[in-house]
Amino acid sequence: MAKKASINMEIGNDGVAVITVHNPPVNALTLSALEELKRCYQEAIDSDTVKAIVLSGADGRFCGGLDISVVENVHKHGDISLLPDASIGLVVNKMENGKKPSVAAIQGFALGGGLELAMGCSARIATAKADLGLPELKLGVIPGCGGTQRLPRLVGTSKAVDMLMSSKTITSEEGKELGLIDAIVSSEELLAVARCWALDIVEGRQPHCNSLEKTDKLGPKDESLEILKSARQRYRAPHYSACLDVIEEGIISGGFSGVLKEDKVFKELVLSNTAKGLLHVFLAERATSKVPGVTDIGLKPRRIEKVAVVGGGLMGSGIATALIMSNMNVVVKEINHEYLLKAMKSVEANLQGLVTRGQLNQDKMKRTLSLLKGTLDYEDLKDVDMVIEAVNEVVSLKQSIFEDIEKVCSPDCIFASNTSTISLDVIGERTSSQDRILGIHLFSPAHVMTLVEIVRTENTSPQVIVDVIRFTKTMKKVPIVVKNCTGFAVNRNFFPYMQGPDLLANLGVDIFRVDRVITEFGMRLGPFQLQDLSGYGIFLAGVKEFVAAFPDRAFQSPLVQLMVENGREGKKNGKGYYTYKKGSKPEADHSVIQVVEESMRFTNIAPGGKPISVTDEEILEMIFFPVVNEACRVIEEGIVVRASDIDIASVHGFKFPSETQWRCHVLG
Ligand SMILES: C[C@@H](O)CC(=O)SCCNC(=O)CCNC(=O)[C@H](O)C(C)(C)COP(=O)(O)OP(=O)(O)OC[C@H]1O[C@@H](n2cnc3c(N)ncnc32)[C@H](O)[C@@H]1OP(=O)(O)O
Repeated sequence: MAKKASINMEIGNDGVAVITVHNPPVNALTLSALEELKRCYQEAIDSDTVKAIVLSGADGRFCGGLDISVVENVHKHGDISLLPDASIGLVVNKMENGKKPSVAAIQGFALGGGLELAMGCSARIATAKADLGLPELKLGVIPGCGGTQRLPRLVGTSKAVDMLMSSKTITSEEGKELGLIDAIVSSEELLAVARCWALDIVEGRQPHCNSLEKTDKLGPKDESLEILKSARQRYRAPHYSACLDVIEEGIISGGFSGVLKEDKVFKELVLSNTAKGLLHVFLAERATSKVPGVTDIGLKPRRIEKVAVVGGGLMGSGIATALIMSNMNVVVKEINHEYLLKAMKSVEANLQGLVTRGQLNQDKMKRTLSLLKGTLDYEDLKDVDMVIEAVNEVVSLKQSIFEDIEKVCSPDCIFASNTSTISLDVIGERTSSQDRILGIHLFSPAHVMTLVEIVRTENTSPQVIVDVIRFTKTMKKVPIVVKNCTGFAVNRNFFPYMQGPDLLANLGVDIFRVDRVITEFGMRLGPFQLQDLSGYGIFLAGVKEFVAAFPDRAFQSPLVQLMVENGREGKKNGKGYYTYKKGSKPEADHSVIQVVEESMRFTNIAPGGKPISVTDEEILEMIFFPVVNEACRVIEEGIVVRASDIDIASVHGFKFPSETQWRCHVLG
């Protein structure tokens, strides 16, 4: 039975009322919790013994924001009157304009409505490394408790817009520098310091900050409006524009006017399809690590702290990069010094890329690289907790590697393969370790892509699966547990997605129109440009594998092979369906029509050899309906635990637009 949210208030001898939000695991704000908060604040304000208030969260966390179940309920009933009146009724009327000051005591995280409550307080005391942020745009809405108004007034318009648009959190240390946090203390001191601070406000020793009325951080109005104008160029999705409009209202007409507009826009957005799609993805992402009969039988995950990666090529070095970035000790095993040196340099280059993009600093890069070792000797793998094999897709090579590691590694060591095509049963058949063998299929670049397919066999033990689920979350990846099959979940679903465009091209439909329709639908790249970028070799390998496994529903055309024979290799040699020149955007190369027409003559499926006439909607259906059909087969065969796992596979595996998930989820 889920624990009920509770709000507890204790009035100390010092006259400070400490109000604590308790709703494990993240102290999310339910409707009842918000009503109880309002009641407690009113009781504290009316009490003759209370001088000031401290707002805190239980169990080392402040608050993860509005409880997602509140939004789910609004979606279910289509009724925005089910949303709380927290922004005006609680934050403005009781916290900010109540007769007694309140101080937020923040630890762990203060997110969304949680941070908004904290900004409604007169001051904020935090422990080190607490996460602070307003991630509502990631859920298809905007902050609904004054965040769009108070954050700019506490940290400045530019930083506030950056935090809101990116949904990224900052630490309490950065918050202190920006003026969002007033003091950083140890967790032991937190409540005591917050109480003293609240009393100091009463006694006039600390300022009574009403952030809604602060203007010093906003800067000149025209500068703020210029910041918003520039943000509008970058962030065009409707809910992003709406958020910028609300911030602008406050800059032009004042904070309270902004709060009123924010309340109206928040309630309009909550029922949008985008909000429904993104909420579905949020919940589906967290469901993937729940595997009936595996994660619900009381098994405790064992720690995986030292990992060997056998094979330091593109995938192996990417995996090694992802692992050391997760503070794990890694040893890369190669077959000779040349390959090993190349692998180590690839890892360094991956990290340098993150430094160049401002995602890592040099000191952190140095510390991270210190976790990486290289070896040519299996003996150096004897104390690792897991081995991830990432060599070429050659069965005999993988089988001999598994034989070798079984001889050297500890009996509890987990044996994983990054294979995307070969059965794990086959890979491990020359060992007696089937219970600790599974697939860990990461997507390239492994240190960037978020999805991991955990491929279990009939023999993989639940303990090993529980261990690896925890391991992938340590890497801040999203795991989906799948069963062995050709292409597992992502590639098996992705392949029909590549079949449709090939079929349409051989039916004479303009390939650049196909790319336009698909990008307008929301995919980042059209399928033909995607082939150019990922390389025709990967596509041809996928075709071979899929045709072998599912001949009854595989369309084969010579188009890609003809592209290669015509000296076109995509971005690799600057000439594919598009031409690629350094520093310029890809340009459609209409001369490629000759190659397409040669393929059309060979397949001879266009009626009378003439291009067919299709609408844009029909192009979408011819490409996505086979994907939905394949997804239904994957579910029917039990390859995935639940339908929404495939939603996550498509969002994180081949960048299907999250906001349309709801439409597919409901219509799919
Ligand atoms: C008033 C307006 O401004 C609107 C809002 O406030 S909208 C909500 C804004 N808040 C968020 O978007 C925070 C979303 N949550 C997170 O970012 C993370 O969960 C976390 C950083 C708070 C904690 O991360 P982590 O420790 O990795 O834990 P999980 O993400 O796995 O979550 C653990 C379980 O908690 C559930 N959960 C998380 N957030 C919420 C929430 N806001 N409401 C209800 N439940 C939440 C999550 O679903 C997990 O549940 P499970 O059953 O254990 O899977």
